[in-house]
Amino acid sequence: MDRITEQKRQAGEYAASLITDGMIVGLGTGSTVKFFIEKLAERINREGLDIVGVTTSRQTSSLAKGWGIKLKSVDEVPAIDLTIDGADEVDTNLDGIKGGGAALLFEKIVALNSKRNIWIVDQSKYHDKLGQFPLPVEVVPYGSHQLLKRFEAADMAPTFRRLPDGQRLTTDAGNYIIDLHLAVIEHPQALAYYLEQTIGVVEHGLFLNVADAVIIGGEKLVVIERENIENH
Ligand SMILES: O=C(CO)[C@H](O)[C@H](O)COP(=O)(O)O
Repeated sequence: MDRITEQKRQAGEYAASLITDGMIVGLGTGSTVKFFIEKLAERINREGLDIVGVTTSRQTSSLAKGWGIKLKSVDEVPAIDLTIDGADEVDTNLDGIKGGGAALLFEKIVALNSKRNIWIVDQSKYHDKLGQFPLPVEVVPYGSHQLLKRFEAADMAPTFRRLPDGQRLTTDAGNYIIDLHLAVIEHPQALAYYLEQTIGVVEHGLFLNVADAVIIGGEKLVVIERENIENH
């Protein structure tokens, strides 16, 4: 296992130790979450925990079902106690970019219906400012080429997310993803507002003020709580 994968494993497995009997748990998407789900399934079987999972993608649904985890949709539960999800980039304010796995829309819906959100990441994703990771924007297919041109005119270096065969990727909700190659995002709130006002944009991958804590894998596991960071 390479260093990054090992850090993902550490963060994911530690997150599984935070789940307690009776919880309704949001299950994020991605390779780090896979470690979390595997460890959680192990605990459910060994300790007989009564856990209901709420998934954020078809990929996670099939993974969790494969491990025998009980699932409900976000509309079938009163609220989600805790969501564990990955992230593509996290800054020192615990704001983040998500959507590298194209699940940003359902991830945001699950996150906003969760009492608490914890992200699990490897060290390479923790930066002073966001933007190194291209910002995913989920868009309605109709008019998406016009939207791409609009982002081009705004110097956002947009590209359609494509599958290896060159076809445009379609999300679980049937939309396209446009990735914005911004290099650095100086004003995340303003950018989020601009995207939210843009017709045709369904959702964007800026998750601001969402994570309550971030677990960073590494030789020494680091847990950063939002309530402990300055200017919170
Ligand atoms: O936002 C996501 C999916 O839409 C993932 O959480 C993010 O891409 C991190 O993935 P990984 O754990 O595989 O690095």
